[in-house]
Amino acid sequence: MKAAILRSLLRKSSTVAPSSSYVLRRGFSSELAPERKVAILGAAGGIGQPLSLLMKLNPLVSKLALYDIAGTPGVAADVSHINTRSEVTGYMGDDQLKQALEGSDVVIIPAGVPRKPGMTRDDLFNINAGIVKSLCSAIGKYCPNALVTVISNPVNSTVPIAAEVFKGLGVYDEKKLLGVTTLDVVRAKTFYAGKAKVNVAEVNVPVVGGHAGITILPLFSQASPRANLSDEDIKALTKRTQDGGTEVVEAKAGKGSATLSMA
Ligand SMILES: NC(=O)c1ccc[n+]([C@@H]2O[C@H](COP(=O)([O-])OP(=O)(O)OC[C@H]3O[C@@H](n4cnc5c(N)ncnc54)[C@H](O)[C@@H]3O)[C@@H](O)[C@H]2O)c1
Ligand SMILES: O=C(O)C[C@H](O)C(=O)O
Repeated sequence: MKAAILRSLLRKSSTVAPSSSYVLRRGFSSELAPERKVAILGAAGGIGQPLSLLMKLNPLVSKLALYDIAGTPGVAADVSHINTRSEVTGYMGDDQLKQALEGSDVVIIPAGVPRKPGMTRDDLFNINAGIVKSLCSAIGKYCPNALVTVISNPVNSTVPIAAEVFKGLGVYDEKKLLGVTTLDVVRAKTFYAGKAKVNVAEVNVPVVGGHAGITILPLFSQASPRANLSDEDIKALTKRTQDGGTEVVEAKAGKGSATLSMA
């Protein structure tokens, strides 16, 4: 997940005055920093580890709960040595999930199985739907007001599953449940900048739709700065953005999917 997006989400859920937020953003002081607990479920995985690092570097986080079914003590020990203000705790296994979640303001879910070459994201459904369902049942019970972001694929299905779980528990808030698809925007910007030969730092490309194949819709006609690209160029850029995940899965040759561009 892009750190900037999470920073903005954390800021939105913050109760500090705008002037205090500004002070925080500039990192001049931590005295006015809000108390915010973030829980990462699947923290020891390929995405979970760099994500834990980013959250530890985020000055808006005061407590960081790292949960996984295996490997969290090591990740928590490692991340906890970073000299930022948040207090890091590792939790492992079902019986520690309640503690990991209680008091959380934001829950990020990268728990689940990644693709191997030749698979589609939908092929992950049988395993990951069950994981997301059980984690969301616990979220609905132990931190029903948290903002929940789902990374586990297929995002097009895991988000509706999460919504149904929360509806069943009577805690659904459409403004507090998000599927993480920032990677499509990141890819669209990078590929557009390369083709249009413009500074990537200045590029903006809106992407709408979902997070699988043709449901990913980069709107290159709305991209800025404007470039004189042919219809063929736009088609090729669209296809490369839609197939970006597969490009990484194939390049990693069985060792998982995107974990770094992701962060
Ligand atoms: N939305 C996106 O943009 C995006 C990008 C990349 C990957 N993904 C998806 O994210 C998921 C994770 O990818 P990864 O590369 O980190 O995989 P990974 O296998 O490296 O890590 C997954 C972690 O989840 C943990 N886990 C499994 N079941 C769990 C449970 N019930 N509770 C808590 N933790 C559990 C595993 O122990 C492991 O540490 C995959 O489904 C992948 O397809 C999504
Ligand atoms: O493609 C995948 O399986 C992982 C992720 O959704 C991605 O877009 O890289």
